[in-house]
Amino acid sequence: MSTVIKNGTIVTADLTYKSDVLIEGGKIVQIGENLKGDKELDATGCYVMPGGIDPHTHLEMPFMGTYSSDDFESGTRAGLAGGTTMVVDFALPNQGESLLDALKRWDNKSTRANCDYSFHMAVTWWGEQVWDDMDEVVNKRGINTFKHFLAYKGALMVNDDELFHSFTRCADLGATPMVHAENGDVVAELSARLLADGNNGPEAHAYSRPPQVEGEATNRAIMIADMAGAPLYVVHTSCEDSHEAIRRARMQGKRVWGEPLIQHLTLDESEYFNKDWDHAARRVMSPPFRNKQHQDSLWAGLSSGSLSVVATDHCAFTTEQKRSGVGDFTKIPNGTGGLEDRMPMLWTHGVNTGRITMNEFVAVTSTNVAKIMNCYPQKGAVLVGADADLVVWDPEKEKTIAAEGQQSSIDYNVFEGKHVKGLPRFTLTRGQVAVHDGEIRCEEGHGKFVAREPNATVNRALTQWKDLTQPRPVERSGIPATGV
Ligand SMILES: NC(=O)NCCC(=O)O
Ligand SMILES: [Zn+2]
Repeated sequence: MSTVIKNGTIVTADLTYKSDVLIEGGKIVQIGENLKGDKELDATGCYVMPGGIDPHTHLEMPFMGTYSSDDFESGTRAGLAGGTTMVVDFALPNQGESLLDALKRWDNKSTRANCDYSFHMAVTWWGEQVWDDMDEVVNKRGINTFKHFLAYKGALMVNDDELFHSFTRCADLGATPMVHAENGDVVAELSARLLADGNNGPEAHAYSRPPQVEGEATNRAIMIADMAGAPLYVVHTSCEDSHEAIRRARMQGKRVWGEPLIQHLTLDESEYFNKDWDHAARRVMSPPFRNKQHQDSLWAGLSSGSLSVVATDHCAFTTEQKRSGVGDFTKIPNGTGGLEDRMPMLWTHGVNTGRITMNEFVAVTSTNVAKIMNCYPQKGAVLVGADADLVVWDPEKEKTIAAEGQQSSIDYNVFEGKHVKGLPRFTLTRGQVAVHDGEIRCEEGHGKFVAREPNATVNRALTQWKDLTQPRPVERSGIPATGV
């Protein structure tokens, strides 16, 4: 059974041209004119683009004794509804737990996925077991990225010597470390002071995590990665302070990528000053939303290339779960949703305003992610032989975002009331039509794990350079006698 997408304009990270796309066995088998297939999808007036890849989701994630409410079924369904055809989620070991045991739990959760997925592994503690497991995770389990938290003191946070050891291990294995960069010690200190002064509402969450805590931690992680000889992927870059550190590192030739979230690009800190406690608490995430100057910096980073991808960090807690922090903002579970809205919001606020081009849109939502994660061109491409993960994007289709009728299982949407123009007409996951003109036809369990090889070209180049420039003893002709 073949499918042909007809009369559309293909938009990739570097090309825009009119052509049909023929799909068979879940793959793109031909790109050309006047193609025929058993089934036809009409893309007149639409752009045919690689499906979105969200590099950062936390589906059913344990956090402060509760679990984020979207699981792999509702989360991936939400993604597909918005044009995202792959998610990269995080396996999160408990303190002292082996990485492989944690992975088993994520393997079990993900059997219900509607679209393809991959995993990053989180390093939440350090020891010989973690060091050993990392080899198997990389070389046998198809995971080449490891996330480290510099925030969440007393829970997920790792300290600098653990960071250096883990980054060094990543470098040796050809893997890429990732970092949640906020100074957890300072956040803990500021939080305690704010609470002591009677600041216990959600706005204090933002006060406790000023841009400086992010700038400092980003710069520290970049320097530690450089000393360890590893590239670095900085998750949820939210402010100029962190962006500036990334920009500077990239200009110095360091292999560093920054990932703003759609939430930080389009929502600002005023959300936390809303008089409605629920409204503010639903938007509590780390780092918090920032002011317009920081948002402008992030948009500039996307158009100039100093920031590389746009993610969601989708980690959605219900209003009921958020209410466990009434009277103490530090107990509000951190995280917001965004999977369903990332692509339409970025198109509306990026492409429709001229802040980024259509090709840059494809790069930051899909192709760059696939390249950094080392699954390109299986994913992130409109090329013969690539997986037919595609979105047929209708730039004229409009809607107003509302929790009512959304695919995500939570009871609100942080983008409620925002009008978007640019939505999927069709979303295909490995050739299967999961969204057909607004109708959701996805299939639970269709999603497959995408294994990602280590030693991507950047890792190899960096290793080669580090080998060449590593400290060596100076060869000397004569060594003075010690006098003994
Ligand atoms: N970002 C956030 O607030 N929640 C998800 C966990 C994390 O990435 O920090
Ligand atoms: Zn994080």
